[in-house]
Amino acid sequence: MGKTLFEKVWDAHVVKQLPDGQALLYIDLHLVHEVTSPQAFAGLRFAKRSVRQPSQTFATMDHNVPTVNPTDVRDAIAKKQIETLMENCREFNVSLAGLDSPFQGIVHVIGPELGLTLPGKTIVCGDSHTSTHGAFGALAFGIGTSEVEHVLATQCLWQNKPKTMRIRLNGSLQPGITAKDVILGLIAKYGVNFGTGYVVEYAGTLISQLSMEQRMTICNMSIEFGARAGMMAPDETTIAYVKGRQHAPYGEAWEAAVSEWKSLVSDADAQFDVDIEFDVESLEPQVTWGTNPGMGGSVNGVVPDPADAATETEARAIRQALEYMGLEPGTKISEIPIQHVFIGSCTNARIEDLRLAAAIVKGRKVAEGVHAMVVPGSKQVKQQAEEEGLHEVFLAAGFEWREPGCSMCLGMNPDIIPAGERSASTSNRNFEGRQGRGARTHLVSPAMAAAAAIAGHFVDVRTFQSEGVTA
Ligand SMILES: CC(C)[C@H](C(=O)O)[C@@H](O)C(=O)O
Ligand code: SF4
Repeated sequence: MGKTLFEKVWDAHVVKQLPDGQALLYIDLHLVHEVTSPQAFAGLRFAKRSVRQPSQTFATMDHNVPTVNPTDVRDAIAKKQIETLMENCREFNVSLAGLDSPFQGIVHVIGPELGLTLPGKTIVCGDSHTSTHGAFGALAFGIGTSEVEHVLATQCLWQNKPKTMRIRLNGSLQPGITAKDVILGLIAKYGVNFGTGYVVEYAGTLISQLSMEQRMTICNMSIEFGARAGMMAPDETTIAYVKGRQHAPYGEAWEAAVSEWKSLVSDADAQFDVDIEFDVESLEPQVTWGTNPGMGGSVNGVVPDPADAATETEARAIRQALEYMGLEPGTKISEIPIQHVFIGSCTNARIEDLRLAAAIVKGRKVAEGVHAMVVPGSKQVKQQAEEEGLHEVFLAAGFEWREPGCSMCLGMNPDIIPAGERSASTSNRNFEGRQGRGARTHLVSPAMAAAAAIAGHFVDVRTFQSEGVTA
C-alpha cells in the first residue's frame, strides 16, 4: 500500500519506535518565541544541559512586542519575557531575530520568509499555529513548554502517531473570495472539533491555484478545528517561493533538495482514515458571528436563532455566544456596525494579504468612528509593503500603520479592544476575551476587513468593489 505525504515525512524522522505506538521523532527545526520558552531554558540551566542543535533552533519575539514603539515595553511580564529570551539566546547560542533585527516578526511569518521552513521538515514551536508551516509539505505542529525543553535538550520528541484525514478542496474561488473564506467556511460547516487526533492533508483542485500566502492561511487555521497539523504537498509554487531565501539550500544541495521534495506527495493508493470533500466554487465571503471560529457563515446571511438549533446543547452555545457578542437573532450580518478593524496576525499579515486589503482601501476613507490598523507580520513584510507604497494607501485612508508583532490578535500587548466594542479582524480566534476583556471579535479575510473599515459595517466585498461604494 502507498504512503500519504504525512507518512512519508513521519517515517523519515522516526529515531525509535516503541511497541506501544509511541515514536521518537527527529525535529529538523525548532522555532522559539518569548512566551513559551522561559521555563524551558530555565529547565536546561537547572539540569546543566545545553541546546542540542543551536543551528536548528531559531528564536524571535512577537506576542508581547508593542507595535507603536517596540522597544518601549512597559508591561513588567512582557519586559521580563523579552529580556529573558535575549539572555537565553545569548547563553545557549541560539539565533534570535530580536527587536533590532530586520528579520523580526511573528514566528510563523518569519520561518517561511527566511527559508527556514522547507518541504519535508519536521517543525515544532511552543505555539499552536505552528500548523502554518505545513503549507510547504512540512510536518509542523505546536508543542507545550515541557516539550520545548525536551526538544531544546535532545532535538527529538516523543509522539503518538496521529490518524490521517484528507480534505479535498475542489473548484475555483470566485473573485473576492480568499483562502480565509475557505478555511472559515470549512470550519463553519464541520465544526471546531472534527480534526481532533488527525493530521490533515489539504488536496483537491484548488490547492495548485493558491499562492503560498493563501496556502499558509488555510494551514494556519487547521488547529482551529482541532487538527494536529495541516499539510499540503509541495509543488512548483512552493519551490519558486523557497528558492533564493536566506536559509534555503543552494547550488547542488538545492537540486538535490528539489528532487527529494518532488517525492513528497501522497501515493495514488495511499489510504486516509477519513476523506472529506469541500466544494469552494459557490463560497461566499465569510464572517463569524460567535465565539469560536466555527460560528460563522456568509456575509449575506443573518445571525442565527438558537430556537432553530438542532439540539439543546447547540441552542445553549448559540445563546451564550450571542449574549457575549451583543447580537440579536435574525440581524443581517451586513448590518452589524464595527468600531475596530485589525489587519494582521500569522493568519493574514503577509505581503499578499496587505496587497489585497490595500486594493480595496485605495482612494477611500475609513468610516467615521472606526479605528483601523494594519500590523505587518514581519519587518520584511513591512519593508516590502513600504517599497510598494501600500503604507501610503492605508495612511491616506486613515489606517494606522504599525510595527510587526502579534498585536491585536491576542490581548498580550498594548493593542487591546475595549469591552463591548466590536472588531473585524483578520486573525484566527474569536474566543471570549481574545482581543481584550469583553471585546467582540468577528473573523474575516483581509479584503472583508478592509471593506468593513470603509463602510463601518460588514459588507460583501464583491458588491462593494463593483459599486465603488465609498460609504
Ligand atoms: C501564546 C501562545 C502559547 C498561543 C498559542 O499557542 O497559540 C498564541 O500564539 C495564540 O495564538 O493563542
Ligand atoms: S499572531 Fe496570533 S495566532 Fe499567531 S502566534 Fe501570534 S498570537 Fe498566536
